[in-house]
Amino acid sequence: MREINFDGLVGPSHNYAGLSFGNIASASNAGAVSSPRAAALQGVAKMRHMLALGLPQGLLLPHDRPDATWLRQLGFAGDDDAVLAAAWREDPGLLRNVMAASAMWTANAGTVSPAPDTGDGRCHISVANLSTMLHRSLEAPQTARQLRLAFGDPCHFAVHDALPSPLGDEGAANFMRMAPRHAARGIELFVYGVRQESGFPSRQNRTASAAVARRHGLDPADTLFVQQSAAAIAAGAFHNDVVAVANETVLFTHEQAFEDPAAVYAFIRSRLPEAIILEVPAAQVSLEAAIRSYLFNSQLVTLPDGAMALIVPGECREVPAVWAWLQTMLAGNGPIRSVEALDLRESMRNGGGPACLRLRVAVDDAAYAAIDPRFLLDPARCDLLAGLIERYWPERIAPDDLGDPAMWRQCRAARAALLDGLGFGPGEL
Ligand SMILES: NCCC[C@H](NC(=O)CCC(=O)O)C(=O)O
Repeated sequence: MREINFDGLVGPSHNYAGLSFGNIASASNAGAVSSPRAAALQGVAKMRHMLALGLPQGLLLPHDRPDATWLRQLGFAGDDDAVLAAAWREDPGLLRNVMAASAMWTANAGTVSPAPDTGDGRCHISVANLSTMLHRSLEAPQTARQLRLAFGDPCHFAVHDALPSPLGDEGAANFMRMAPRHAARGIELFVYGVRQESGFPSRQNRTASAAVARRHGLDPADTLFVQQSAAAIAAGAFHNDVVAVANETVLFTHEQAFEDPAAVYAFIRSRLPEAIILEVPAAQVSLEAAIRSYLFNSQLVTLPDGAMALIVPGECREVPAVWAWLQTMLAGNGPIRSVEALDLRESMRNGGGPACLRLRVAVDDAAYAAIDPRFLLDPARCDLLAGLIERYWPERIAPDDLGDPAMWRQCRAARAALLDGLGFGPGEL
């Protein structure tokens, strides 16, 4: 078994529109000028880095932006440019929503239960409806098409449609799997939020989490539904993966991630006695520092030699308490033997760190061979990607550019060139 990280490529329309209430980075960078080309190249550099660490790497593709088709449901008529121009004139916020490149954060594409855990022994993927935020709610149909193309072999994969929209589901960002190793049967933790009277929205609905577990045929004895702490949501942890991450036997979490941590740890230890729970005390790293640095929105991976590495955003260097804690952790004799800091500043300024940018899919060799290879990367394909980005991605997008027909055309042309360059025929995605 190997765990593949499917990173979402930053799309040509990447911009800072301040669309995610409750996501502090999104709000604080609203209206800034974005650098789509640099952002996408930062993402390719991350994928190259993971390949260089000996880890398999996959890719999910930017969605069709601007999404004029979605606007037509709102009564806008005419050809794409007419629809978009009318929306920009009548309600520019709508255009900002249909220009969002938020599909890059593929931790929200869906929830993946690897084959050892599921009732029928196949890898089950439930597409997330992302219904809480309008701009994200656009994503499910195109995400479903991509996942059904990539994981189309019904002998190894089952891809489930998104749940009905009132049941908010944000996918793998609110999910953690622990097991002796990827290939062994594991336990699956689904983290949900309870609506807060005041303050930020809780984006994961418990009923949705339970529905995903039911559809995947998980054993209830190996499944736990965990309430995210109100304090974490209030501090701006709009997904669990901002305050916790798990890999095989290790849970790396902030002390205040869960409403009832003792119950979570007791469940984990009862089902996985060899579990190692690395809890970071608030006294050493406050929730605010954790969210400013995205310490826990890291990739916690098992390298080919069996040691674990923590892939953190460069921002962790800029928060002294966080960087100090990481040095202390490395000096100890824990399971995490190395920390790698990557520059993902463009994505981070919209609240997406290393973990947001990837969907984890653990597969055995037969299932791996069944994946559509166009969604898998090697260094040569990274070179191809980088060449297309440098040639077609906009250098910068300022707020007013979102209403510019030339920008709409450039975004469409860039995505068309990408799909063609990667071997996708017209209409496949
Ligand atoms: N897993 C990380 C997701 C970050 C994402 N940010 C955004 O959509 C910001 C988009 C903007 O504000 O332009 C979100 O909040 O869902």
